[in-house]
Amino acid sequence: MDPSDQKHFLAVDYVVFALLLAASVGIGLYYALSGGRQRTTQEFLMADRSMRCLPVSLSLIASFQSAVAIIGVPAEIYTHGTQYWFIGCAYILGLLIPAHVFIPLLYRLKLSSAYQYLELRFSKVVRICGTLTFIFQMVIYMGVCVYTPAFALNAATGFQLWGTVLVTGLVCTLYTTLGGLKAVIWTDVFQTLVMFAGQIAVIIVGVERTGGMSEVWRKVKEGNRLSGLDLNPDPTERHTFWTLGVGGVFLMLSLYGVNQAQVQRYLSARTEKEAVRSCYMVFPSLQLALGLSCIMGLVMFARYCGEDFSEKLGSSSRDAMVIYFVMDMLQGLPGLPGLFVACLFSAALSTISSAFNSLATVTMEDLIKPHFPSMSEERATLLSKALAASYGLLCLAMAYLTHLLGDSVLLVALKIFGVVGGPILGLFCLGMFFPWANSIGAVAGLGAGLVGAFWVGIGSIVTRSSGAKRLPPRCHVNTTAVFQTAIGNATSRPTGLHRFYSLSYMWYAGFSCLIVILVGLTVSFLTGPMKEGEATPGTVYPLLGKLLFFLPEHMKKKVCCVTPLRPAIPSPQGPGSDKESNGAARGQHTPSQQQILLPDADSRVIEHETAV
Ligand SMILES: O=C(O)CCCC[C@@H]1SC[C@@H]2NC(=O)N[C@@H]21
Ligand code: NA
Repeated sequence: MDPSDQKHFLAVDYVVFALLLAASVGIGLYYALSGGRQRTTQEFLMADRSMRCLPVSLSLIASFQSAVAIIGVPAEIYTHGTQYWFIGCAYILGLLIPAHVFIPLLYRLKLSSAYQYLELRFSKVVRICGTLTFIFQMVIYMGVCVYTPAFALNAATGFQLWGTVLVTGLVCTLYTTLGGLKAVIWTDVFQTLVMFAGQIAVIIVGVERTGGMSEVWRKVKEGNRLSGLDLNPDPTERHTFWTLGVGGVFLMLSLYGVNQAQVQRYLSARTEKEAVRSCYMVFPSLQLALGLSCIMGLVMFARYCGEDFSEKLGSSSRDAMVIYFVMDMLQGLPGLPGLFVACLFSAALSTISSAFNSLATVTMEDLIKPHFPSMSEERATLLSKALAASYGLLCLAMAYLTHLLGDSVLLVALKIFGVVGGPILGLFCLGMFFPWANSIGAVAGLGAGLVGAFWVGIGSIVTRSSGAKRLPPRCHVNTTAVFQTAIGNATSRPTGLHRFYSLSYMWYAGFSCLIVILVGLTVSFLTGPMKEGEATPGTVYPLLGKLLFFLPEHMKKKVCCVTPLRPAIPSPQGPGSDKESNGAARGQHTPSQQQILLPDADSRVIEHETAV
């Protein structure tokens, strides 16, 4: 972009941005020097399972609301209209199912890593496969999250790119390594508030500078950016109510149901009720976050009337235009550009820190501890910190890889969740809802799901058939332009493999999840399915039993396996409760060799040794 057009920061803007980084490091330091001073993995990785629902819910939002959404969603609305807003419909089931299916089941197993479930339900091999797939997903996603704010700022303001990436990565590594999950959750709370503040400030100033609400509304209507309910059932249509509202549910479940970063937050809650409540509390905040970024896109459209930015901002104009718009709006309001940059980096830091911490947790719990059961607490904690730091450095490398991907960052992030998160969701669903599934079926299913997802994902990139229909840019749209666009799309209907490659990326999660379940069940039946109730009790969700709730008990017993979920864990007696007595109440032995006491069908108690 030519320097004359570049917007510049005042000293006060840098001060606001520096304050954000300092506050985050301060919170990290506070938790490094208070409480148990992060001396045990229970504290460092699980926040002593002492968290209340408010911080957990804000941290749940922060984990998967990064600069990608802050920049990507307004650009999406600006270019394609408000169809994307229908993803909000996916938040209903996308949070109800985790609250009533995944959380109760996983919380009562008292795990540290979500993938311990896979060993309890299937085998160690399945657990390792799940863990490695998760690590792969989060490392790439982290790279996108570190790169996005730095790149967008560089394109719009000349802010030096790699210096920012380095500072972001190092600050984040520092407070995550110092303060553990407690610091990550509380910095997430602070950063989520900054994120909302920054977006609200831009919207208020933007509306005011574009001539007020009515003017914005008029221009948006004339530019036909308000998309109606598009009920087109064609799965290759990029954004319709079905791809967003239904396909989006699978995307949400892969994140809020089985992703370690979110599961770890549920498990860090004081009680199961707090965990469920935190999941419910995510809904309004997530809708607010979605609404703010969509409205920002509409205000941006009203301001520039869909002008094409490519000549101004170069090739990847979509992602940089939001920063350009923000700098254009906030020019001359000292401190506000700094607030928005702080908002951008808050969104990035809160996601990256959650990713570091969850990666360190699963690496520790799933890949290291099982091989070194006698490792001392302090060594394990030290190793966890070293892991958090090394993942920090790895993500800087991944940031560079993102540089090469070239697609809109929102698309890249959503594709990662679909292509990699979808199969993991399928693996958990196979284990939870299908008692007959066995380990061989699980591994085969996961493999098939990943192959299928990568095939369609890479195929769509190679053949560039993401089917993105750009709306005509002008404010006052003349009908011929719309007509020509319609004609253009009708004639270029893809066929055969090309039709497969043009499957909407919003269906990737659902599509790959289905493959895992179908292949997993088929292979399980071919290799000797597991019997009813043979699986470790408490690891199968009595789906049929819940769906046939209207049948009397004796009928249900005949129809389906009724291994009940484990009884809810009694909530601790008051804040000062002594863990030992509590543990004894639950029949637990020493915390290191935690027994998972699972009631089985005839109420015999099976002691299930796990080195937690
Ligand atoms: O913001 C990101 O880092 C990723 C893009 C959004 C991810 C999904 S979309 C549905 C859900 N709502 C969110 O705010 N994040 C997740
Ligand atoms: Na975030």
